[in-house]
Amino acid sequence: MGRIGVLLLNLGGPDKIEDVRPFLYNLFSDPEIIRLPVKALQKPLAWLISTLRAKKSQDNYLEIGGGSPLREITEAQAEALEKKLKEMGQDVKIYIGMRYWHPFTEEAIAQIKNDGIKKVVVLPLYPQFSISTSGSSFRVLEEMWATDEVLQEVDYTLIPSWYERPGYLRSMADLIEQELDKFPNPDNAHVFFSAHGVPVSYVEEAGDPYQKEIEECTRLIMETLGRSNEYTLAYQSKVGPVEWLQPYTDDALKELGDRGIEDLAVVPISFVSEHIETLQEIDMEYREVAEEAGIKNFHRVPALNVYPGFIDSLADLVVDSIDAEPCTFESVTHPNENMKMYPQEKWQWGLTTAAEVWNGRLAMIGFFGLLIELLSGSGPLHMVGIL
Ligand SMILES: C=CC1=C(C)c2cc3[nH]c(cc4nc(cc5[nH]c(cc1n2)c(C)c5CCC(=O)O)C(CCC(=O)O)=C4C)c(C)c3C=C
Ligand SMILES: [Fe+2]
Ligand SMILES: [Fe+2]
Repeated sequence: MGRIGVLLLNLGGPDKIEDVRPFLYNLFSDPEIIRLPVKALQKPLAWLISTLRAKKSQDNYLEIGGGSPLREITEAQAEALEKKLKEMGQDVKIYIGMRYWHPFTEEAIAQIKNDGIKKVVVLPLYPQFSISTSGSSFRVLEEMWATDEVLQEVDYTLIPSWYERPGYLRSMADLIEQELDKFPNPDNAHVFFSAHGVPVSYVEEAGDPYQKEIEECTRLIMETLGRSNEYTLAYQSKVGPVEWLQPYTDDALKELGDRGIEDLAVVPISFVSEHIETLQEIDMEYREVAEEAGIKNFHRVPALNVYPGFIDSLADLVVDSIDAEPCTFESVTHPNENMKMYPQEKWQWGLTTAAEVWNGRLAMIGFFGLLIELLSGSGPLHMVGIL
């Protein structure tokens, strides 16, 4: 076997403030992020939402220094992982493939082909699987493998999720423990897991295992922690008009404040790096909500970043995957009848008429929405919560 490639998948984030709008456009162009029944509408709607959301999003990025730290942290993780795997006697090269910003997944794959890699371990940096995150990146890769003869010569294996790995759980428990021990009375502090939300329809209609994996993950972390602290799980970062997984983080914080909880250790759970939703949303917005609710000591547990125990656990995971039976696209993106990864699949029949009707309706809604929004500065998109 030749040299092995490890492809780290991540979301990507704008490096600088000018990148925010095109980054948002890429994000909203993804059918796994906005699930529309008709493909032709995806790009116009992505353009509309990214243009209208850019200002608010830019303001948030300005509060954390004008860009996302995600690229830098992911590169540091890649370097640490490569070093660890080399120490373990593995001849591997690590690649980074971001879904919505540089270095794009397409760039990583071009490099993998260039380097003549014969086997790739695909490792998403999301501990839990969601259609909207790892699923979306797997779909991009699946399309590349299906259409590229050179890639078809490259063996691959996917790691769908890894939230139950003991080394990951131990690392999370270590960081929580360190934060708890900063409270005068550590046993009294409440552990508050804040997961990134997804729309309820992903779980209930599309069969996304995300909620189940998040719940199981928090339970396992608490078990590993082995302390008697009470804990809560809530979901943050809701975007748009539809219902997302509940309880929402801000509501849960208010409820804990009402119950007289004063010491809170907040744990970001869906992501292993610091990013805008830890540094801005939790550290600034939710901190304010919590303090207004009467929570006096709001401590945020840091993201894993390059925590040594975490890097070691990723290295073990890669080695185990090299040895195991390969896991293919088919088994992850179409595991059973109930999971609907690609929203447009079920619309392929009779597409022309349906597409025409939807095109017409949504174009009208979009056009008038934009007009009202531009004229009044506050229109339907504000009302439904997208902006
Ligand atoms: C596991 C983590 C994540 C899930 C699940 C997820 C789903 C999801 N996200 C949006 C919309 C947006 N996400 C944005 C940024 C963003 N999202 C995640 C992670 C998950 N998203 C991260 C780590 C980041 C930040 C990257 C960075 O710059 O550091 C944004 C842009 C920021 C903003 O304007 O708020 C949007 C929009 C949806 C709709 C969704 C599920 C369907
Ligand atoms: Fe997101
Ligand atoms: Fe957000």
